[in-house]
This record gives sequence, structure tokens and C-alpha cells, in this order.
Amino acid sequence: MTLLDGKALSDTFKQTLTSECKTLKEKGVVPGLAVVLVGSDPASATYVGMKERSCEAVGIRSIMHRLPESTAQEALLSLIDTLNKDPQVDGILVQLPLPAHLDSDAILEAITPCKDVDGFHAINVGKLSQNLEGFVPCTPLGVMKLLEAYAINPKGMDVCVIGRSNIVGKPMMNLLINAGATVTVCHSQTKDLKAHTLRADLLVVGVGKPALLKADMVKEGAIVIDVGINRTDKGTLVGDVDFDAVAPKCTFITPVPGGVGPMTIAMLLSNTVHAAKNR
Ligand SMILES: NC(=O)C1=CN([C@@H]2O[C@H](COP(=O)(O)OP(=O)(O)OC[C@H]3O[C@@H](n4cnc5c(N)ncnc54)[C@H](OP(=O)(O)O)[C@@H]3O)[C@@H](O)[C@H]2O)C=CC1
Ligand SMILES: Nc1nc(=O)c2c([nH]1)NC[C@@H]1CN(c3ccc(C(=O)N[C@@H](CCC(=O)O)C(=O)O)cc3)C=[N+]21
Repeated sequence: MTLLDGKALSDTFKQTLTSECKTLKEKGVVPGLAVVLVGSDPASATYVGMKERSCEAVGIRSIMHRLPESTAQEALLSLIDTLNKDPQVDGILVQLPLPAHLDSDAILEAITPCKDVDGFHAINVGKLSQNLEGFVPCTPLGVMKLLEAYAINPKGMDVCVIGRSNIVGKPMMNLLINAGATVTVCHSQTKDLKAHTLRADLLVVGVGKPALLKADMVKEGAIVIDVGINRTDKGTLVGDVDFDAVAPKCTFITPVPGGVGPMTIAMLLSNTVHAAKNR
């Protein structure tokens, strides 16, 4: 069993991005990422803080917008309009989830596709589904880079993705289909999850339920990617995979923390630098 070390790989990506930012700076370009946080959800505040620090470390200017929980739809749309027009801003990230009174879909569609470094705009979603170039959501993109770094080619593999969200499961499905895998996508309405997981050469789990994937659901020799992030009562982080029981059956598996999470941030930085190069 080999651990897929997302922390180490993300550091490698950050090193490359640091030198790319240096080159851009010589040309007078400092990549800028605007991060919009509405409300005071503690998990979101932590992630946003991590994104801010990572930007700084590689030479991206992070422009934070912390808005109160009570922010109105129109006020947020107007901020996005300003950021869309700001030449110093290459990427715009609106931290999810937004408070329930806001219409997330309308807000994400208001971001100009060329600054949509999360890859959530319908234009970028459509491009990914057609295997055309565009911004790809950071988490699934990070998974692809992690596989690539360990010479794991999904072509021809039977893959099972658990979760069908716009941020994880669906873009993951598209990337894997584009890479030549045969993909089954499972979700809360799936009748017999185990029947699907047991056939998979590669499993990607993004649900948000600790120990959802158990050892008897995994084929011997499978590759397991755990996207889940769950905080336990003790304050530790666990994924969606019953790691200690599943890992011995795997050829490769990601840890949580230190797997997919750090890759997500590295891909956000990478998408932002890419956007700056396209200025
Ligand atoms: N590592 C990282 O960088 C990131 C990690 N995450 C983590 O990934 C997890 C998923 O996030 P996200 O996609 O945003 O979450 P969502 O809640 O949007 O989606 C969860 C998905 O899991 C499915 N699901 C729920 N229960 C079951 C079940 N018992 N069996 C099978 N499928 C089930 C849901 O099905 P249905 O559609 O039918 O409701 C849904 O498709 C979370 O733990 C989140 O914290 C998220 C983003 C980045
Ligand atoms: N617009 C938007 N884009 C996102 O990409 C987005 C979002 N909203 N909302 C929330 C989710 C979640 N997410 C994570 C990013 C990094 C880690 C990460 O770095 N995790 C570390 C541990 C961090 C810790 O210790 O808390 C790890 O797994 O090793 C996790 C989760 C991005 N998301």
C-alpha cells in the first residue's frame, strides 16, 4: 500500500508557482485573487485563512472581502460586478456554502468565466463536459494531478465516484470520462452502493460521512481517493473512508488530512496564475 502524499505534491506545485509569479512580476504582473466570505461560519473562515496564507507564500496578491451574514443578494452581485471589472483581480472565489437567503447559483453565474478560478460557472462546466479548455474545479483537478504524479492512468479503469455535487462528484466524473475511464456515479439514492464499489479499480469518495467506505466494500488492490473532510468530536479531521480497515486492501490510498485537501488549494493557486497569464 502506498500513500498518495497530497501535501508533498502540493508543495512541489507551490514551488513552481512561486517561480512563475516571479517571472510575471518582472513583466509587471502580480496575480490577484479576490476571496469573498459572507458570514462567520468557522470552517469557512479557516479555509479562507488557509487560502490567504497560501497565496501570500507563492506571490499571489489576495484581496479579502469579509461581508456580514446579513449581506443582500444585490450587494453581493454589485461586489462581483466591481471585481469582474477590476484589472488587478485575476480570479474570484466566493466561499461556499453561502447563507441560505442568498441565491448561490445566480451569484456564481455572475462571475465572469475568465476569472472563475473555481470552475463553477456554467460556461466552464459546459467546457469541461465537452472536454474543452476552461477552468476546472480545484478539488477534482487536484485528484487528477495526484494520480498523474504517481503514474496512475485511469484509462480503461472501472471507476466508482461516490457523490454527485457540482464541486466534487460531477466534475470528477467528467475528468475521469475524459481520461478514458468507465465511470459509475453513486449518491444517496443509489440502491446497492456496495455492488458498485466492489467492482471499482479506482474509488473517489466525496460525501461528508465518516467511515462511509468500509473494507468489505473495496476490491483487493483498489485505489482509493478520499475527498471527505469531517471534523470529529475530538476536533481531529477524518475523511469518508474507514482508513485503518481499508488501507491494507489498497495499492494506493490518500490520507486525510494531507491528501486531496492540500491539492485543492494548490490548484486554486494554479488556476489563478493561469488567469493572470491570460490577462
Ligand atoms: N478535500 C477537499 O478539498 C474538499 C473536500 N470536500 C468534502 O467532500 C465532502 C463532499 O462535499 P460536497 O460534494 O460539497 O458535499 P454535498 O453535500 O454537496 O454532496 C454530497 C454527496 O454525497 C451523496 N451522499 C450523501 N449520503 C450518501 C450515502 N449514504 N451514500 C452515497 N452517497 C451519499 C449526496 O447524494 P445526493 O446528491 O443524492 O444528496 C451528494 O451527492 C464533504 O466532506 C466536504 O467537506 C469538499 C470540497 C473540497
Ligand atoms: N468556493 C469554494 N471553493 C472551494 O474549493 C471550497 C469551498 N468554496 N468551500 C469549502 C470547500 C472545502 N475545501 C477545502 C479546501 C482545502 C482543504 C484542506 O486543505 N484540507 C487539509 C486540512 C485542513 C485543516 O487542517 O483543517 C487537508 O485535508 O490536509 C479542505 C477543504 C474547499 N472548498
